Amino acid sequence: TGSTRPQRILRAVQKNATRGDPCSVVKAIDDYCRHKEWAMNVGDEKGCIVDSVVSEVKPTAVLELGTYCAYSTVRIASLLSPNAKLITLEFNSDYAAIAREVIAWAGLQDKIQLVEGASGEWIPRLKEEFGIETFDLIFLDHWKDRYLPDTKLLEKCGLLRPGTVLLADNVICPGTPDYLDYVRNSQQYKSKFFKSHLEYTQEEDGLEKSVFLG
Ligand SMILES: O=C(NC/C=C/[C@H]1O[C@@H](Sc2ccncc2)[C@H](O)[C@@H]1O)c1cc([N+](=O)[O-])cc(O)c1O
Ligand SMILES: [Mg+2]
Repeated sequence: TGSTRPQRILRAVQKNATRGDPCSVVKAIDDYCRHKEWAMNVGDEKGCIVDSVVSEVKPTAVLELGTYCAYSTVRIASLLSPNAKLITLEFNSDYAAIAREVIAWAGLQDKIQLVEGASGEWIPRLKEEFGIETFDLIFLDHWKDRYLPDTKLLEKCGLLRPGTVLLADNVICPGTPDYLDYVRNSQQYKSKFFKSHLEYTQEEDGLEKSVFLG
């Protein structure tokens, strides 16, 4: 029984990144996934767009849907202000275990709350369990057919406020057509597409930034 891809990514972080240095963790994952084996991290090109949105929004409450190996979790959390918090939901316990190790290596445990479970089950519990009022920024990068139902669930649970930014990965590849149609045609959102490429490839992809108008 060999290692899994997430285990190999964690090993690359432990080998090449400096403990407590989030940027070196991000770089170690990008180097490994570009040169050794592809993995579904948002990656460096789209990651720069994520960085610019985080810097513009200056969020104090962030929700990430889909942790995987915590690449975007660490990238986003490294840009947050001292009192800001990021909650990340992960369904797969093997991925969650690796993600916790990557987050620890980056020294960001105090900013990040990793919740093991499905978004559909946990979104209705976030206010009560974590004292969340509304989120300032939501990063969607989990199962592509969950983007739309989870967005509607976030609305229903009162977790969005006028100005909340939803940033969605992979709106071109693999694609999230129903979500894109919704945020681009709903009067409740102001949506903007950021053209980019699928991580570590030349394939077309992009991020959709949608501001909830209330
Ligand atoms: O499929 C993709 N992402 C799905 C990601 C899913 C992640 O989120 C949870 S699912 C979940 C469910 C419910 N709640 C929380 C997490 C999975 O356990 C995984 O950690 C993907 C695929 C490609 N690609 O090129 O094929 C590129 C990408 O950037 C991608 O993000
Ligand atoms: Mg993705």
